[in-house]
Amino acid sequence: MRITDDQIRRAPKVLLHDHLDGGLRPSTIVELAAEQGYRGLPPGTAGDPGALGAWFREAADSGSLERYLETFAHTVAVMQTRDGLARVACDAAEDLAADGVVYAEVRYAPEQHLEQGLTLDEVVGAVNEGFREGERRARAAGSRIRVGTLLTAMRHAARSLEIAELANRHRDDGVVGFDIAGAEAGHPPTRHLDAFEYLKRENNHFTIHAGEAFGLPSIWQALQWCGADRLGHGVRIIDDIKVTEGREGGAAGEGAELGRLAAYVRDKRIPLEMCPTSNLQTGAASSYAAHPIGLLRRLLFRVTVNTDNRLMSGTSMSREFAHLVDAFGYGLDDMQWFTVNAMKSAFIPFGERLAMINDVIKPGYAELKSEWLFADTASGSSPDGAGHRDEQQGTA
Ligand SMILES: O=c1[nH]cnc2c1ncn2[C@@H]1O[C@H](CO)[C@@H](O)[C@H]1O
Ligand SMILES: [Zn+2]
Repeated sequence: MRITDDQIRRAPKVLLHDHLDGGLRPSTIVELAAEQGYRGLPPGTAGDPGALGAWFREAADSGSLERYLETFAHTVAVMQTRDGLARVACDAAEDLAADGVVYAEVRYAPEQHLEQGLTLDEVVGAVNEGFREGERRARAAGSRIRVGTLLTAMRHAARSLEIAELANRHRDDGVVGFDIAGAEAGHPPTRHLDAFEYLKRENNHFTIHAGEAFGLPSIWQALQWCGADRLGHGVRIIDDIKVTEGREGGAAGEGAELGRLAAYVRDKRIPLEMCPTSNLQTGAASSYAAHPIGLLRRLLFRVTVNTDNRLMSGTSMSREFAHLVDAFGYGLDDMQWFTVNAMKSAFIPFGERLAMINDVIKPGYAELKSEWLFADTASGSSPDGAGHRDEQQGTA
């Protein structure tokens, strides 16, 4: 039996790849645009959150990363003030918590929020304040979430060292790492080596968007030249994997031949931040069923499930999991495996990651997995729960 959408939502989830400026509520954009006098929203959407949400999903559904990124002009436009930034961050924490996310790393590019005179440090302060408020509101509403941020530098720009220094300055104040994003083709990560080398000298953490719109060379550079701790997307790693038999898999991944780079990624347990719906929209994958995450999970790469941009993709962590459940028949054990992978790969201290895994994630899944024991026997449904138990088998 398929796990239910309600179980998926209640299951504890961990999110490592989510853009703050890609996750606004359409209603918040409409309100902030009216408050701030922003007149640039697409025709017919300024007073209509439903139409605006649909516009983002359609405009982002272009098959090209460059076109997809153009839609961010409208979200970034209303994130130029302290209040705007704090409001968006607060909403994000509440929305993620309501969706069952217990830990999230949300990223944004401070350099894109300076148009109305805020300094880089003020931008970080406003976002942090919003997240703390959102965490409080979530707690008041009965759910628990912790949010850390990643500061992104735009790969076509030249401020990466400055943003890396900003991330380092705020590392004890909610910023847990650094990222590079933006159009991939023509903007290799090696242009930002000084930023990465600085962060390594500071013993700090970073991830790099790589292997999304551009192939293996981008992944190779991100890992071997830049030293990334994780890969944003990394889907093109499948270009270095050859399926040799009908059925690949097994603990060591028999039935597939890994090239040197793919073997390195798996051997070193490099976390892959996969974002299935986003990849369908930008053309990095053709369908959920054909998404490389299925193969990579079977080959036991350190794969994680993420949203990327909840607004542009009209998605949530629960929706991403629901698509994967439908495409690959995943159950709660698979969800737990992805979630533990993500928590192991987070940028917060080891002790906190471990406590999250042992005291929040595992008990949460244990609770869900035991529900069949208490199923309503009076309704005539079988109390032995055989169908459910079958699903629970396999490794976590
Ligand atoms: O999937 C993606 N690939 C590359 N860049 C992205 C993606 N999603 C968002 N951004 C870029 O990251 C900036 C900071 O959050 C966004 O403004 C957008 O330009
Ligand atoms: Zn991204």
